[in-house]
Amino acid sequence: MSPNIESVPETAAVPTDREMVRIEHVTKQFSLRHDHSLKELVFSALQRKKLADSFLALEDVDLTVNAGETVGLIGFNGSGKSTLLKTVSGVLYPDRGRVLLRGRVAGLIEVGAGFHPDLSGRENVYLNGAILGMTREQIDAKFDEIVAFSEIEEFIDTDVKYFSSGMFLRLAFAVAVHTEPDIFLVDEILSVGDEPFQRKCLERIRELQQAGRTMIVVSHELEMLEKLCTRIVVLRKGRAIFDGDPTEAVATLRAG
Ligand SMILES: Nc1ncnc2c1ncn2[C@@H]1O[C@H](COP(=O)(O)OP(=O)(O)OP(=O)(O)O)[C@@H](O)[C@H]1O
Repeated sequence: MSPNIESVPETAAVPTDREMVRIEHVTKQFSLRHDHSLKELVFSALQRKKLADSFLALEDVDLTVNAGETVGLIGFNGSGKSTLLKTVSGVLYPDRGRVLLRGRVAGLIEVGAGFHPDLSGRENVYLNGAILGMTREQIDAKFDEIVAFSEIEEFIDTDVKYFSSGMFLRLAFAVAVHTEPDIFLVDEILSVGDEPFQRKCLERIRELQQAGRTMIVVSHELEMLEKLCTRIVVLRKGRAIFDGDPTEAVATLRAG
């Protein structure tokens, strides 16, 4: 069950007319590497059909996110949500089109990305903070706050390879929210943490929202997103098929 949250505030702290993210005609294709069975090869040869060796994960996606907006990305499994978020974060480059950003992007794209298993929680806070653009002094100043937010004080000097997935998420989320990015990207924060931590993450997201931060959030928790977001984009098979009112977006997805 998803924790209850209030609906998005009527007025955001920052006017929403300044573009922070512009995704222009983004297309992303992946190569498929598979070992075809002899049967598949024989059939494809007999039918003179070539077996697919690439997959279009995103197709001509156009999307703008303004300052102070919280934009949700929803869609069924494999519709391209994480791929789109990764093109915004710079983890993936589009094959066609481009992504323009104003300011620094950070967030939780893949839990644990940028964490090293053989380093302790403490060392990983410094490593991850540096990857997200913080100086050592900035991390020093925020360190206690980050650890307190994560609530894993006892384990902070343990190697993260011994962390449970929830502990990993806690520390990763704590570092990410304390880097104060201009554009905050969040992919499925609610899938790993327990309910009290989910509630805490949502509270933090609402604080960032009220401070006028810009966010893109991916989740399958449709009711939570409907309340949290100012706008929702629906992806279907790599295409943006709806962009607008959250309630209508959820209805569009549910209608199939
Ligand atoms: N590195 C990769 N190599 C090959 N295919 C990939 C790669 N990353 C993603 N894909 C494929 O691209 C498609 C879109 O994946 P993506 O993770 O963006 O979907 P999603 O909407 O986030 O799905 P989910 O709801 O399951 O998390 C999927 O079919 C996936 O298998």
